[in-house]
Amino acid sequence: MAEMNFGGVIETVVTSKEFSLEKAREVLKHETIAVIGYGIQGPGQAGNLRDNGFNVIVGQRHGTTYDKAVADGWVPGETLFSIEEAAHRGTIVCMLLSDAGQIAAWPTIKHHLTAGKTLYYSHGFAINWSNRTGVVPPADIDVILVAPKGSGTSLRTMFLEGRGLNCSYAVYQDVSGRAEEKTLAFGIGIGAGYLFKTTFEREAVSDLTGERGSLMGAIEGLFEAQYEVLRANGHSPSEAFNETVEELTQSLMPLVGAKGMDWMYANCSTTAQRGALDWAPRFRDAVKPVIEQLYRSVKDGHEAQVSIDSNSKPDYREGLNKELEAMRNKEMWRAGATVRQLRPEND
Ligand SMILES: NC(=O)c1ccc[n+]([C@@H]2O[C@H](COP(=O)([O-])OP(=O)(O)OC[C@H]3O[C@@H](n4cnc5c(N)ncnc54)[C@H](O)[C@@H]3O)[C@@H](O)[C@H]2O)c1
Ligand SMILES: CC(C)(O)[C@@H](O)C(=O)O
Ligand SMILES: [Mg+2]
Ligand SMILES: [Mg+2]
Repeated sequence: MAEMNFGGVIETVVTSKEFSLEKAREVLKHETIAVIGYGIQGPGQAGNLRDNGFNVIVGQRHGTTYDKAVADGWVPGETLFSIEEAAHRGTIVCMLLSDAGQIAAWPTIKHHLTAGKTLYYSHGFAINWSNRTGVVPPADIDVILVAPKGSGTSLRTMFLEGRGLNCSYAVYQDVSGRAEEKTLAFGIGIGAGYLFKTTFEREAVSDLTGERGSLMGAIEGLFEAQYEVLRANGHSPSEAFNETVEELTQSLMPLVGAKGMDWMYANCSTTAQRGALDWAPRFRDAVKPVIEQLYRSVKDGHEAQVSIDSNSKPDYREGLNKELEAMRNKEMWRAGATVRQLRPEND
């Protein structure tokens, strides 16, 4: 574990320097890791663990994602099973079904969580909102969490590029006395860049806030607002898209990612710097009440309930796909598709 200074606050983090892959393999050498669910996180985590030399099996219901698992080299009857069979065979049972799917599958899974096994999550959702999910783990198993801070797709691609995605980790129940060691070994195994400590509650609340806020919901809302104002004032779609999205993703955000916001500002004109420095606090003050409202809605369980209700419907996938299609068909994102085509590297 390394003590690091995060903007003046000392936190403990773990990297492969403190916890090597060899040590992780040693810690988990007698375990059968059953990855239940092969949607977004499932392929990322199962693939990275397999490539890192762990003993992994996958449990997935039949359908397109089962077929994807076969295409990815998981062998039916050897390393690919039904959800129930994988939960039975696994000693570490990884709940990587959708959060609503975990509720539906819980009655099946819980019978296979016999004494000494480990229940693993990548989200605090099921446990933190157990009054809504009905998930209460048996008292004689370890319950642990490693939550990648990004898409499972990025977890896999970054691993293949020799990079690592940051993850938080937490222990909810430590029966074996080895729960933390197993958690860290798992995190290194799935290719974490570094691991920072949290609790199931803090992970659940921060994660739902982040994705509804600046990571996804707020950013789309901001893009739409600016694009609409530019278009309403006679700017062309290409101009509005470039000034709203393309320049941000292609030119400016990579600078923020590399060396921080002041570095990006410093690489723009003094005109841009002056205006952005003046307007940033106005945006902060306008948006903060919405973020506070969002945080309350997450913390009191309302957001979790909305997700459970909507994603438990039998046709939830069709509904979500329709909403994504509507987003794709907005003028702004259709303009974006043309802009992407015009990137010389896409020739
Ligand atoms: N998507 C991400 O990149 C990401 C990132 C960090 C954490 N997480 C967490 O990881 C977990 C898995 O998320 P995901 O996005 O990979 O899941 P997902 O939405 O892609 O679903 C995974 C699989 O669950 C199956 N499923 C859904 N409902 C089911 C049901 N009722 N019965 C049986 N199977 C069912 C689907 O077939 C799908 O293949 C969640 O706890 C999520 O919050 C996800
Ligand atoms: C990738 C995200 C947004 O960080 C994750 O939290 C999710 O739910 O998919
Ligand atoms: Mg999330
Ligand atoms: Mg997240």
